[in-house]
Amino acid sequence: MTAVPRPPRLPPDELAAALSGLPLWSGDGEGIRRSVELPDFPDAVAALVRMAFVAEQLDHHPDVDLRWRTLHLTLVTHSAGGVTELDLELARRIDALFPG
Ligand SMILES: C[C@H](O)[C@H](O)[C@H]1CNC2=NC(N)=NC(=O)C2=N1
Repeated sequence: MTAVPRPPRLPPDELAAALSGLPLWSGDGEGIRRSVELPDFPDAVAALVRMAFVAEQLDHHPDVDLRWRTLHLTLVTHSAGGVTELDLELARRIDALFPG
């Protein structure tokens, strides 16, 4: 299998600029974070499944902590050791699914 090239870590100024356009997200070069609260636990599981399809499309996957009806998401490009453009793209797609 051919490895997919991963983009480099974003410089801090570019990350800060990107985060100002993603008001539901916060974080730093180690990861960007957002919580998504659903009406109940089954809806939260269903939301995670919807995200799973987006993640597979991008071949980029969120770190997820599911607590009752809230998904706590952290996006980081593990292979790059920090936040990259891929995390921003996944964040935008998650926001399109769950505008908050
Ligand atoms: C082979 C495959 O492209 C890699 O393992 C991908 C899969 N999804 C991933 N997701 C995230 N968040 N970071 C990665 O480094 C990563 N690597």
